[in-house]
Amino acid sequence: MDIKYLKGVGPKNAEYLRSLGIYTIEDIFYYFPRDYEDRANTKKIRDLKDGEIVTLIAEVALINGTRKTQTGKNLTSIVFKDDTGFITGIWFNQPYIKKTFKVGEKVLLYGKVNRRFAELQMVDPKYEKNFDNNDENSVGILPIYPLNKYLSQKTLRNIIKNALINKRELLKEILPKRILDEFNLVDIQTAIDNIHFPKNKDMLNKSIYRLKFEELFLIQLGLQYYKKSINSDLSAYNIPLSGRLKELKEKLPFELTNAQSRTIREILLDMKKNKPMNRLVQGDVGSGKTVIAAIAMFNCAEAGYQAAMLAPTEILAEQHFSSITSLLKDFDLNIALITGSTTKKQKEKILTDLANGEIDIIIGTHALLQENVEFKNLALVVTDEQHRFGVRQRATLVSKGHNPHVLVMTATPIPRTLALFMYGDMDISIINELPKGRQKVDTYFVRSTMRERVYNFIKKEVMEGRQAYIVCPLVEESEKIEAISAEEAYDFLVNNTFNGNDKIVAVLHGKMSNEEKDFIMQKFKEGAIKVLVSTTVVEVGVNVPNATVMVVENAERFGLAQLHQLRGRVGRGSLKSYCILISDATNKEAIDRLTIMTKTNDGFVISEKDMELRGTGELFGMRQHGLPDLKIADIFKDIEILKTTRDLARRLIEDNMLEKDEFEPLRIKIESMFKEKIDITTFN
Ligand SMILES: Nc1ncnc2c1ncn2[C@@H]1O[C@H](COP(=O)(O)OP(=O)(O)OP(=O)(O)O)[C@@H](O)[C@H]1O
Repeated sequence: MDIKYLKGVGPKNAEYLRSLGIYTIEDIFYYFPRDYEDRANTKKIRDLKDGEIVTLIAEVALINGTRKTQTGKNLTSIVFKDDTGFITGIWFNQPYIKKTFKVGEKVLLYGKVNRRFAELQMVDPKYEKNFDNNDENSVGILPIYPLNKYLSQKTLRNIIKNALINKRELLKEILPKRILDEFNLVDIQTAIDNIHFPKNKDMLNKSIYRLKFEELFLIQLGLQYYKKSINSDLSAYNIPLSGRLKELKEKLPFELTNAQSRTIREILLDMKKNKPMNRLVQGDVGSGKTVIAAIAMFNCAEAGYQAAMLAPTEILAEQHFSSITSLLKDFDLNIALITGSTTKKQKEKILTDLANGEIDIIIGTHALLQENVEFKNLALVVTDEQHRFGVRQRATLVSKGHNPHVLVMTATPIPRTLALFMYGDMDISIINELPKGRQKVDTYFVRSTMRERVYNFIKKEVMEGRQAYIVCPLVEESEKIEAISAEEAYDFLVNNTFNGNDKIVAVLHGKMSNEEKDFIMQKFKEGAIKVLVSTTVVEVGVNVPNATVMVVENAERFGLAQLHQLRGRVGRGSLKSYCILISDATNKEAIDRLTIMTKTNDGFVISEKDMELRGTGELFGMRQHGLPDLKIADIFKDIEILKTTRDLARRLIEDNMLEKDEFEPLRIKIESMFKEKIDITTFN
């Protein structure tokens, strides 16, 4: 029901409420306080103790003027009294305060008490004027709402109170009684009453618990409900273990790590079932995910089915194609590559061969998603670096097969809590082990005055046969003074560091044609180019184990996850490697971020920190995944509730409980929450 139908909300307030994202009366119930002030125990001035936080009801006794302190601040003081004593309110640099009070008026003060010599003071107390002893809003545990400048706390409190009294019937319980009982949850009306105007701390806590529970539960239930409606009677390709897996393992150029073997085992077992696999493989940078994709695709092809792998960039598609071809070279499989650069003629042949089943494995970019790409029997879809793909794109590829198995690989480590949350019942494998012989990448954070020394260090490594990356942010013309562009870095290297030798240094940037980029990348891989100066084109997945130095210019412009990805381009073999972050940043957040990089090489730790700094929503685009924002729960702090609700959701879905009458309100709620079903379905 539109907020304007609430008694006492005129057109102006309705507009202000809309500016806070409150459109309906239901919204207002769910507009939760960001904090509370405990004013439950008002005290007399005589009983105040130094350091305690209290609520007082007092009268304005004396309005002193404003004076300058020794440190140059404006200090305004006002004396308040009750029938037991006096206390002075002090405000810094708010001279207008003295005009807000009138001698003799009653106010409510809330703040921390200081005893200075014989005088009691409160610095910058919160206050409420026109105070009436009977005003329930003002005594007790008071809600503090997130507000903008249009509405006062008091007005909003009154509006909410009003809604709770006059429109309570709009608050309907959606959780069935048996769930309330089983988990000891308070009913919805009690919860909403107490989240806004808590009777006491205990009721507040119970209400918070109930609302967090509801929030996380609805999301988990929604995810699983839709997954089931898609997956329930899907029969998938039942792919047996190939008799040649052992031979393949023996022919690999390295021994698999335990984590790789475990992940492969999990994948092969999934593909043997007649339910489509739905697995996320998370491996830190350089942990060796490509070989896992290769083995899964091999097993699929050996059974006579087709497998496809989707890569986010052309450079990566080519790299995967060449690594996978080389890993599987002793087996008679037809492996193809399709990208934007594939010629028309080649493409025609590929399309025909795919459609009639000649091609066993195809690796490609977005070109794979085009409508005219058809498969004979696509049974496995692998996508690399999922965050680069819109969920819809992945769905497009999946739809080219008949319930194919899906394997999603990501190098962006997602903390387990978030994975639990975002992927509902997706199975997760974690490669938490790097191949043997890898050394920690030494990471330094330096100022730009060190640039020349850093470049000389690159020269030293190049002399020893190694290679280096220098990554520069993309800079606009107008930002030139602050940031060094790739071209400038290139000029400096060629002219100063390498005394005019322009053969071994190259620039790579997004504006170049694909051929140019490929040509340079190829030369770098072969080792002819020693130093690659680039914009972030190298960010994801590039594998050149001979590279030992990664320099990031204006490093403050990159997010933590991105810096970790960039650093992951070195230290990919057994050679000692270095990452040098150059930045003149002065703001604390940027310095914190760069310092974290110097302290840890662990992608999981880094992504947790990243989330602390930036918040989960922004990092993983919750909305992009079709997930609603969280209003009250916190996926880190509320991990226990998350697990409980996830298990409950699973159980209810498995037992088809949502079909029952008592669950109908819940089902309707979920259906309205997850209107865009496609975003959920693509996780299958
Ligand atoms: N078990 C292993 N032992 C030794 N080397 C390995 C092993 N597995 C993979 N490698 C090598 O490690 C390097 C990194 O592997 P790969 O390119 O698959 O990493 P990745 O997980 O895709 O990393 P990123 O996400 O950073 O691209 C490659 O050169 C690969 O040949």
